Parts: sequence; structure tokens; C-alpha cells
Amino acid sequence: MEGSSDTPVTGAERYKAGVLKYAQMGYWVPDYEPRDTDIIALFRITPQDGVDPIEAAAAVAGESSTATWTVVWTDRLTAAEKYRAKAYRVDPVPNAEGQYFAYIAYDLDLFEPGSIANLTASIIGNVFGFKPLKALRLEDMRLPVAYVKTFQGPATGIVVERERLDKFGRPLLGATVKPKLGLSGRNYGRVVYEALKGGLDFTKDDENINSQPFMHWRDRFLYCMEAVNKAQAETGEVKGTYLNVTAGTMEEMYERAEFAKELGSCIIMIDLVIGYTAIQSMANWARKNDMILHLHRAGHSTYTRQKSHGVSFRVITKWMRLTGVDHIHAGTVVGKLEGDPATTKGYYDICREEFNPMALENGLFFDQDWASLNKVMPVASGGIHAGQMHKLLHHLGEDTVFQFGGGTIGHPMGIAAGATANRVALEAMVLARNEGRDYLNEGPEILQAAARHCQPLAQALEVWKDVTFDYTSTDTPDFVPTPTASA
Ligand SMILES: O=C(COP(=O)(O)O)[C@H](O)[C@H](O)COP(=O)(O)O
Ligand SMILES: [Mg+2]
Repeated sequence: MEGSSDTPVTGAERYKAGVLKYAQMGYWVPDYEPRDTDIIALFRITPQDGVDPIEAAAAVAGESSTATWTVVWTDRLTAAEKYRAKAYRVDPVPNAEGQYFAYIAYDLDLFEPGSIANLTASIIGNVFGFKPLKALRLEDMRLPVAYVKTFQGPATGIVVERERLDKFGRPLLGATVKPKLGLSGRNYGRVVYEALKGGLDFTKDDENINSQPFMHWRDRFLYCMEAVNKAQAETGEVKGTYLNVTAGTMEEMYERAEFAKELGSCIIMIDLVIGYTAIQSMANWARKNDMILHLHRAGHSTYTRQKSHGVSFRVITKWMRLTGVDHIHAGTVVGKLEGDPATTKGYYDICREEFNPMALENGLFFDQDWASLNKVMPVASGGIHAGQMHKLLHHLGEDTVFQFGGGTIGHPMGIAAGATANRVALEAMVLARNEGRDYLNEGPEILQAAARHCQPLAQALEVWKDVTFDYTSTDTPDFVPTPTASA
């Protein structure tokens, strides 16, 4: 797409006081070839009626890098041509009238090394409120190796986490303690103990458990670690409970993390709502203290879920791999919360691959090299139960944590029985997979066969047999796989 009024104004005219279109100021460069060191952002733009998509893309490039609404002569005191972000490609979004994909390249020098706060202050700083746009969504980013290498990446990573836990060859199992709020420390610890003793690897605090009047944080930590130690002694397995250290200040979070360490916990937890800088600080702390760091993505759906406006969760996942969390909630596909299968696969690939090739059908618009940063363990959580085990293993693979809150604690015979049902269902499914069976299609029979020798599983299948969450996804990819010649 080109038009004469998009042509950059050059020479003395360019810096004459007044207002030029963003494209004329040099933020639209259709023949630009991004450099290997450029950061590239892909935005979905929905211009206001009558606004030219190219000018809208140039405006986003301008406002997310050096521009303001009018020409400023002080540009001439800088290497302005280098620092200007460059919109270089605008494509209509398939099957979505009025929406366009705009590709924008940013010079590496625009960003402070190792700071998500700085990256986001530019890329999602002012532009989302820009009047000429009806809506704006950051769909994906290509992060150059030169930039990736300025971050520490996951403090522990999947490989070392498995070594510390001494658990291999199967997904890990967890449970969120329920009810979310209100239990006293002693009752809370009892849930943790029963779930771990029953067969789970982990339990976890919910996102909103911090230090409320019904249970102060030190009580929670003390009772939880007593439960972990007892369950470890009785099962001979390493167990963990994600102690949520989320608090109102960094000082308070450090104090809670130190206490978790003092009590011998192998893992702590934070919520996404604490903010990028706090997450990076906690990841540094976790690396220094040999602690696994679990991230609950609390709050993300306020800006990730709608397709036309906000930030895609794939971008948040990329930022989180840089910051250095070891676990991230990434969706279940089959559970109670948003998660289209193809889109969710994109998130899981970002967590676990060394290199992500472009895969438009999974929402991945760029090749992404992770430059040896550790891998993040994706966590599947939210409305899942033992009867879905074949689907979970099929969609989400082996290096993941399956977390059943209600699906453990709601078991008719109690928490330990709920945990046993999940462990037996998982082991039966992994065995079937390892034997080369078509475990996805034969899943229900495999579970029924295992349930003949495991009453807790039989009861779980009976009580939750019809529970599914079949709703239309809001966040779906815009591209379907191109059929191959032989297909
Ligand atoms: O408490 C739960 C799940 O409880 P339950 O297992 O009882 O449904 C978690 O907060 C959600 O999974 C978060 O969602 P997501 O993982 O999508 O961020
Ligand atoms: Mg929760």
C-alpha cells in the first residue's frame, strides 16, 4: 500500500515548524528491511473511519518511539533517522473488515537492556489511547538475540526443576487450595497434607491468598511446610507447595520469600499483578536463593482476551520468559477459562522451545530464537478433572503441571482420594502413551480400565463425567494451516 502523501518530507521542509503526517515524518518506510538486531512489533490496528491504515501504522510507530504530534526541531540534535521506529508493512487482517496488521521495527538502542518496564513503556506506553484508532492490539513481538541476552531468563528452568524434584517422564500434578479464601492456617495445612500425601507433587496458594485476617501469612507458611514435610516423609517423594509471597511492597515480598526459604520450601509464587519490575526482582531473588518461581497470571484477561484491543498473552509469555519466572499459567484448552487449542499451543511453544519457527496458525508471526534462556514450565489450571486426562496430555504434552483445585478437593471421598484419582489417571495415560496406544481416542476406556483397580478414580469419573466447558473462544488465530501439496 503506497500513496504520495505518505512520502517522507525531506531536507529543510522536514523540520519547518508545523504539523506533518506521521508517514511524512518518516515513520512509514515500506522498503525497510529489518536488521537482525531490531525489535519488531506486530500490531492489529483498527483505524477510525476515514483514517488511512498506513498513516495509522506510522502514527503507532511514531508514538511508540520518538514522535509527538508536531514537528520538533530538537530531532535534529539526535540520530533521528535511526531512532524513529519504522512501520514497514501493513496487511489487511483476513476476514476482519477494518482491521490491519502493522509491522513496526525498532532500533535496539531505543531500549534499556534487561528491563521489561522500559520495553513496555515504549511499546504499550501511550499508543493504546491514541484517538485516530478505534482499537489496538499488540499481537506478537520478535525479540532479537542481542536483546534476549540482556535478561537472565528462568531462574531454575524445566530441566533443573525436574532434577531437584527427582520426577521425570510425566507431567507434574498440583492443586489449588479451595475455598480460595477463608480457611484458617491449620485447616489450610490439612488440605495441603492430604493432597500431597494422596499423590500430588504440588499444592498451591490461590492468587488472592496473601495475609488476610482469617490467616496471616506466617501461619500459612508454617502449617503448609509442616504438611509438606510430613507428606514427604510418608511418601518418600519430594513435594512442594507454592507459597504466594505477593504483597503490597517489595520489602514485604522479600521478607516472605526469606521465611519460605528458611522453612525449606523449594518453590514460591507471585502474581502477575505485582508488575514487571517486581517480577524481575523476585526472579533475581529466586536465582540467588535456588528457589523455583511460580507465576500466576492473575489479571491478564483484562487485556489479553479480546481480539481487537490489548496485548496478546503470547507477548506476555515472551516477556515472562525474559524476566525469569520458572512456571507460568498458560491455559488448559479443556477447562473453565479461555483457551483456544491452536492459540494455546503457541503459548506453550514459547515457554518450552529453544527456537520458535513462525507459525501463523498458532499466532506466532515471527521466528524467535531463545538464545539458550532456560525453558518455562507451563501450568494448566482452571476447571480440569481426572476424566480429561487424555485430552490434557494430548494438547499440552509432558513438561507441564496439571493443576486440579476443585478437581481434587471436591472429590466425594475427600482430598486424598481426589489426589489419588488424578495420579492414577495420569500414570495410566502416560503408560498407554508409552505403549504406543492411541490414548486420545481410547482415553475414556483407558481411564475406566484403571478405575477398576482404583475406587477414588472410579468415583471421580462418576461425579465429574459430564462436566465440560464448551464455549466459543474469543482469542483465536486469524490464519488456518496452509494445506500441503499431498494433503
Ligand atoms: O484457582 C484456579 C483454578 O482452580 P480450579 O482448578 O478449582 O478451577 C486458578 O486461579 C486458575 O486456574 C487461573 O486460571 P489460568 O490458569 O487460566 O490463569
Ligand atoms: Mg485461582
